[in-house]
Amino acid sequence: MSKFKRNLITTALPYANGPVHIGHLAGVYVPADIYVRYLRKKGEDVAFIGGSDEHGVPITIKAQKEGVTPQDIVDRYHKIIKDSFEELGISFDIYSRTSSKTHHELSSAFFKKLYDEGKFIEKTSMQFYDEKAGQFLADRYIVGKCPHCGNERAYGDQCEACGTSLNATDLIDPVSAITGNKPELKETKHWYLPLDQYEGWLKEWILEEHKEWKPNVYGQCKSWLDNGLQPRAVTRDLDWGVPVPIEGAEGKVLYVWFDAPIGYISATKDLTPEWEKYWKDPETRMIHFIGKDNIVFHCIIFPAMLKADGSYILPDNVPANEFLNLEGDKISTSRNWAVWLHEYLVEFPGKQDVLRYVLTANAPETKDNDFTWKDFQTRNNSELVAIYGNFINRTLVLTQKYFANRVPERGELTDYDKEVLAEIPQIVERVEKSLETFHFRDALKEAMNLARLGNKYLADTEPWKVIKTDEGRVKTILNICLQISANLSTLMEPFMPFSSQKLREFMNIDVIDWGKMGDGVIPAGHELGEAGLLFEKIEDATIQAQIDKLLATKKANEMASVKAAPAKENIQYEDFMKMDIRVGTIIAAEKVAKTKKLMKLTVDTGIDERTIVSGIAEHYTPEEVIGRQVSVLVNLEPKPLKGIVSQGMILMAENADGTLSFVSPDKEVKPGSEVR
Ligand SMILES: Nc1ncnc2c1ncn2[C@@H]1O[C@H](COP(=O)(O)OP(=O)(O)OP(=O)(O)O)[C@@H](O)[C@H]1O
Ligand SMILES: [Zn+2]
Repeated sequence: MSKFKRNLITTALPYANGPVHIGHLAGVYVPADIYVRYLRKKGEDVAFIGGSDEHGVPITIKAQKEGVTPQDIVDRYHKIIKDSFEELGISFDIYSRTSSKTHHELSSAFFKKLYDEGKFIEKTSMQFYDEKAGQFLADRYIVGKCPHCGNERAYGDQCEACGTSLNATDLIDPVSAITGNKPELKETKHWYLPLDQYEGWLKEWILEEHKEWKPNVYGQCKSWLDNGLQPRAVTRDLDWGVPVPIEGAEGKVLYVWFDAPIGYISATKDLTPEWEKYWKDPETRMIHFIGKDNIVFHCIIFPAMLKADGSYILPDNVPANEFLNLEGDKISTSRNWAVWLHEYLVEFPGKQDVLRYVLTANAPETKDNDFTWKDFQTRNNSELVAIYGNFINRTLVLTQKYFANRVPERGELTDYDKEVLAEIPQIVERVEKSLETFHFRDALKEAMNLARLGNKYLADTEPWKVIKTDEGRVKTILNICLQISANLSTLMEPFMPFSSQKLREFMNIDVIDWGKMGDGVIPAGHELGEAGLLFEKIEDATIQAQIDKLLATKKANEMASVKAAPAKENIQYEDFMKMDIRVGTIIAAEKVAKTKKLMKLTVDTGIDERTIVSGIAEHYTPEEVIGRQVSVLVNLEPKPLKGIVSQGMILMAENADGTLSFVSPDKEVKPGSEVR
């Protein structure tokens, strides 16, 4: 870090077609915030940049579906995302948006400069056009079958099932996502960044000069570079985005992945008039925090754009994370399979740090990881509450009880005391080392070791017993515990800023400088504040409610994905008329003994009173059905079922989830009325 004067920390711009979920947080925003808070504590100059990515096809599609404008969509989600980040303590210096005036001007000028300098190639090609909609079908406007995995709903730019990036013309049987029509190919002109020309330079810069990048990032770059780079179109035929600022490009906008990373620059420009210092001075260290699907854009395409311009610095590191899954399934905005940050903040008020803790302790740093609510509960109850919270609580309560809430004077130190105190700077050092190499899980684990150390020290020294015989010794013990507690308030701050603030209030202390951590941070005689609980136990019922919510989503998704069974072959009217269907009234009902599904019904069919055995016992109780009018096939050949002869069949509608419901007349009719 030493050769740099300042830090420019960017986070992937969340796409403004939905709120932020725990995957985004674990992959990008929580680690970035930890890193930034740490740098600030070390006294570094930092600009922490965020903002919403507000262009691109998914936003226009969503707007069309809802019958609103794309601007309405991005306004809605920009606000939800910005507010929820703030409440979680993601401490951006600016949270901007790519629909801003600054961004339109800057990204437009960026393109124009490269265009004027001849850095693009111009190409006409055949692209899909929807005659009925009167527009070209860029990216997600076109869907079809993936040539790699057979997924029927692959998009024109990517198959989400197998992750392959595609060209629209690769799709099998493509259709327009707007009208469902079969599109035609039509000629259109676009500008391409000739990535192939940057290949040699990129190989040198990444594969030789940045061997220290995380293996997952380095590996993905290497595979892209080894496969050879192709010119990449940086414009699209769309009307939502930054217009292409040259003649003959009417109706075209910049490709969303061309303008989005420039959003980091325009956000910095909105933050400070000295933005060029952050972007153009080689003494700035730039770090991009992103998830794995953004690696190619931040390690290859954006650097090539910056290089083409020539006046910008390049990232020093891109510590991309792998993906977080939820209860065994890929998190998905469109399938609503997510824990949404804005909902969490309402459902778990005051528990921001619990989420920050769990997402860091379980971060997908080297491989995809799974978030489960059970793990969330366990980490809260047996780590935050039982270790950190418990240590703080015992220390503060005992000090209040024995020493009138004042830090007691220390006596002579035992070897054990000295060892424990000597551990503090060592733990701090290990935390620093992990943070500086983007190992946030290890850093948090190490920070928790300080709380573990305190807990163990208390358990070993047992001040609650010693107090009966040696008050002087207890003074020393609690003095040491209070030193550890005060250190924890600083060491934990990058990870869990809210509880650190709370702890400082409990102890009535100011922020302790990062560099001052160690023994002697809190003087004897200092009066503590009013103690409370740092963390609270989370009950089973709370967790079950969250699990139930996910189960409901799963069920809704299953229902939505079920297609109606295909139509049967045609029959003649006479075939239909052979069936004698009547309205009957159920007059008695009981479950058939030793079966789960069967119910024995007595039905008044208008013709007679008869017994019918029906497989409805899992869907209705006998009490519920008595008195109901139902449709009965009365001329079905009688058949014994579990020793009872069933004389006919009750018609049931079977829902996609397998539940059954009666087909009943919508007003009462006389039993025996014919159904046809
Ligand atoms: N499940 C996840 N785990 C880790 N990182 C993620 C996850 N989902 C998204 N990210 C990262 O969060 C950042 C912002 O994501 P973006 O808004 O582009 O959403 P996305 O990838 O389209 O997600 P979704 O499809 O769930 O909306 C990106 O860098 C992305 O890689
Ligand atoms: Zn596929």
